[in-house]
Amino acid sequence: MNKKIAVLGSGSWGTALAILAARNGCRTLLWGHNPEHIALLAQDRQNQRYLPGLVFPENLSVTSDLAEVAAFSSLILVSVPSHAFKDTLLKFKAHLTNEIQIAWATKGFNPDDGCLLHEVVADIFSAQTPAALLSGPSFAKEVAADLPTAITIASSQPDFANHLADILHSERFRTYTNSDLIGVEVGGAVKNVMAIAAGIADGLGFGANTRAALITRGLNEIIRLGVKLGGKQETFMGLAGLGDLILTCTDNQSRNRRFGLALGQGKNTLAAAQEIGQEIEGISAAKETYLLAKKYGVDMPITEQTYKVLYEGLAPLAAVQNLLAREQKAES
Ligand SMILES: NC(=O)C1=CN([C@@H]2O[C@H](COP(=O)(O)OP(=O)(O)OC[C@H]3O[C@@H](n4cnc5c(N)ncnc54)[C@H](OP(=O)(O)O)[C@@H]3O)[C@@H](O)[C@H]2O)C=CC1
Ligand SMILES: O=C(CO)COP(=O)(O)O
Repeated sequence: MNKKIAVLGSGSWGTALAILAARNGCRTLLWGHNPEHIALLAQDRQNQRYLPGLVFPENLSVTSDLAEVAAFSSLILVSVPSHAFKDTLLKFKAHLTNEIQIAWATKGFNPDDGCLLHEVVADIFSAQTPAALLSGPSFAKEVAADLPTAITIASSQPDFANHLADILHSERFRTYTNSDLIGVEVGGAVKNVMAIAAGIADGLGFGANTRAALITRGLNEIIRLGVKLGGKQETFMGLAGLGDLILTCTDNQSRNRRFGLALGQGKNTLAAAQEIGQEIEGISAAKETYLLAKKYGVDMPITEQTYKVLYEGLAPLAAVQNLLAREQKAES
């Protein structure tokens, strides 16, 4: 395979995806914004901070220079956190001289305006730029450890989705294509809010019944918002919807779930976030989802109570009680 890909973002997910592409035989360049950290990666041939113990394949190199990225490949895969997504693309664009194909694995909304990330890409580049999103149940550590994983590649351009699948797909990393960008983006962003809520319930000592109820009612909320924004209902029953929701609401590898657990056990938001020490996308997604739900008149009670815990100082136990005190209604 004589293919090249540049991965932007040298945290746990970007590093795991770069290792995956390189293992599949693709020449891979991993970019990170911090030159000191990138110098350590180059020296150690592994990412001690985010994925310790996983030695980089020989065809994986690293850089902190976006000009080098632009010269290296016309295909980039962005996996910086959502708060850095727009800024990173704007900085990258300044170095571009040729056509570009953009994929991203970031899960979240653009923080300034709650836009979906494909809208950010279309604004910065053009609506014709090949664009695809990677999402689904995929903890970085497990992907890097080559444990079987299945994810969705969403794009309105089937040729580009297939090209990306060709680079990333392997027996241990199955890729499924999907044309519903909106549904896949909403599923990946809002499941993080539900994972915080599930963590809170478990941290408070509620049981498996509560967790299952939260996942099911949470899925309902995600579908209501996603369909309103233009996503397809069936997408939410797939890997990037239900699949990722189950993963992050039930397994303690999820940073969002662990953050919720710490809140439920009595830590404040700052202490809980410090304890995790990595990106917790659900914190900003709770705010953006809450505002979108208000804007579009979508009923999202779990999101609303999670937002109130994170931004209005509502006690976690009171949030659960508020959910339980809602009036009886038909299941929908
Ligand atoms: N980890 C996972 O299992 C998965 C993560 N994702 C998604 O991938 C995205 C990235 O998460 P993940 O890699 O896990 O996060 P991590 O916390 O592991 O790493 C975050 C990375 O982003 C870097 N960063 C922070 N601020 C900026 C900035 N302003 N510009 C550029 N880079 C910056 C950090 O650098 P520094 O070290 O200098 O702070 C670090 O390299 C998120 O949207 C997440 O939801 C999706 C699927 C799986
Ligand atoms: O999105 C993820 C796995 O699919 C990672 O979830 P966390 O960000 O909660 O760790």
